[in-house]
Amino acid sequence: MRITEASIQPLRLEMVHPLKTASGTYEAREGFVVRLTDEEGRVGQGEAMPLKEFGTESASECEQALEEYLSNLSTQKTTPLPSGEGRGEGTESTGLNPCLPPLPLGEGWGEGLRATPAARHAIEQSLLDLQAQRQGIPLSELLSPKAREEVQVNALLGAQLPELLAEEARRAVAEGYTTLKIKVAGRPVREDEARLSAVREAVGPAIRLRIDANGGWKESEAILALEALSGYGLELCEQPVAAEDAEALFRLSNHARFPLAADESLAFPELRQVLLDRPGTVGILVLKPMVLGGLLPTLALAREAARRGMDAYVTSSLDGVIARAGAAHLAAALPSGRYASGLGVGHLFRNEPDNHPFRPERGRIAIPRRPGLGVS
Ligand SMILES: O=C(O)CCC(=O)c1ccccc1C(=O)O
Ligand SMILES: [Mg+2]
Repeated sequence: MRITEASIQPLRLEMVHPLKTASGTYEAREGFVVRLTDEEGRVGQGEAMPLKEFGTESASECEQALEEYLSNLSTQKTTPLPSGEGRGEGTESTGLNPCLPPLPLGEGWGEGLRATPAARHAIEQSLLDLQAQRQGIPLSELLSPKAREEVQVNALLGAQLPELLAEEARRAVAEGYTTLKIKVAGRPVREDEARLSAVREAVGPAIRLRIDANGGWKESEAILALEALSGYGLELCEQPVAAEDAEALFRLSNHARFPLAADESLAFPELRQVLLDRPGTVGILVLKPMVLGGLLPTLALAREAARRGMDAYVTSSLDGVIARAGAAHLAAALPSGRYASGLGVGHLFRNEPDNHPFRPERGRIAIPRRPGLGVS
């Protein structure tokens, strides 16, 4: 594959309402769209939407890394595969669909972009989009021959007050969502209890409710909160305590009466290994491809987790359509589809394009059967 043209376009996503989490309030997101054109005129797209508080580079560091990488593209050894290559080498190292010709992303690709995961995500995604188009298959199938054709998606509820939150939950369920996610912590536990109680009351027992504390509890608070909230039939809690405190996460898992999931902790490579080495404690990983440096490293982590008996699901990091599209293809290719993906965030953005194929319908995204990413 030869790249004949490359562009970087800034992308700013304004939130309709500021989204409050225990780790901060989001009002707008700033990132970039990368477009690569191959010698036959196909265009591959990738998005970088850095989230510094989750361990990625800043927007300016990201832009610099993208510019540097793309300006060197003609001399890189990253995309030189001529079309019509034989099968075999190259696929094993990336763990991709073994029936396919090797990717232009051989072993060691992207090492130079390790410190800038969002930039790495964008470039890798645009190359994967091109490669899947060249092979005439959806990106999900490039990632796994066993990819599912649709993914379940959770609704992310943003309201603070119990009555408003219950109303939002009712609306999401009426739209067809069966998994709802609620941000907790950063307020007295009894307030979160009132919020969850109102939601459970509103939606009934069959809807899955997951909570996300974004590391906002101290261990002692988390013990009390998880106990107080255990009567509401919760599916799981993301990141109850600070990202760095893997030991507290282990101790809490032994206490908690419902599963805990690690999210922010996965931004630390050494903690990823610690969590993988002690499966059965935190049984679920929340995978953000933007934070983990791309779709391929994220898939590799999910496969490693599955080998150790852990489950995993994909979420966006409040990304634009292109990154969410990539994440949806990835979610379809994960070893397990048991947990809904966190990709239902489009309605939170003011400038969300309408009518793109990755808008969830009745709580699910049907992966487009078109070659590549499927975003025009
Ligand atoms: O999971 C979702 O529904 C949306 C993703 C989400 O909640 C999120 C978005 C940006 C930053 C952090 C998080 C998070 O899961 O903690
Ligand atoms: Mg989370």
